Amino acid sequence: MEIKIKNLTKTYQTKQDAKKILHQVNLQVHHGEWVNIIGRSGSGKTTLLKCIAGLIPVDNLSTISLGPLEMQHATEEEKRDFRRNHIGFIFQEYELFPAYTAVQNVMLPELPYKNKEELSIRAKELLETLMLEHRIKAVPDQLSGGEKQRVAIARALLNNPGLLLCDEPTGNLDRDSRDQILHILKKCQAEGRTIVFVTHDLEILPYGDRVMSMNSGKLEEVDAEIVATNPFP
Ligand SMILES: Nc1ncnc2c1ncn2[C@@H]1O[C@H](COP(=O)(O)OP(=O)(O)OP(=O)(O)O)[C@@H](O)[C@H]1O
Repeated sequence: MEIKIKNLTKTYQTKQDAKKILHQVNLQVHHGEWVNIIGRSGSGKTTLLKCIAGLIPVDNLSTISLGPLEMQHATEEEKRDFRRNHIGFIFQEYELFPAYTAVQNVMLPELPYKNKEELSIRAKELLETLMLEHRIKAVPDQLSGGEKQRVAIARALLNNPGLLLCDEPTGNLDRDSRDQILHILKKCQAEGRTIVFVTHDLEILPYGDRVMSMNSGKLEEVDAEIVATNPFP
């Protein structure tokens, strides 16, 4: 899925004041590309992901398009449907429901919309491809961090999305689990999915095609090799 962002400005209104967090961000991500986004804590990376997903309103004159969807012309319902069908989210904290098993966690978001048996078959298939066939009945507390993140990836892939938005998905993992997750995401990219990946971990950068740096709400492309030696000048 291609992403085109032009002139994106985002201001958070609070009761006391208005905080401008993103400043005229421009970004084009090609279909099947993996773009990493780095930057200091609080610089606006998560806010950018939320804007891309249409989860929060953006300021006037900002435009974001995801494939055929022009966000500024879409209704909330159209954005919600588009998210459900075309975007997979993967977070640092996994965001699994503690009372449900792995397979139930994968199925849950789609239960209101689809046939339960078909969903269960698809969820089990995904868990198998992520080498979790022996853990489908485990609840999150019984899973390691890497296993939890693989369950979360299976959930993100349930609708076969063209775009994966990843917010520090390896931030809580040890090196081996991190590398396993990165290889899985690399495979997702090889299947034609577009990936936007927020990270503090510079060792991840070689997995992506390009690096963008967020600096106080301004986004610019940077050279991965230079970043490796001087991350946040
Ligand atoms: N709903 C909100 N209302 C007001 N301010 C907000 C809101 N959400 C985030 N902010 C502020 O926007 C700024 C950017 O936050 P954001 O979460 O996008 O940063 P980040 O680069 O992802 O940080 P981190 O790397 O720590 O996750 C921060 O100053 C934060 O306090």
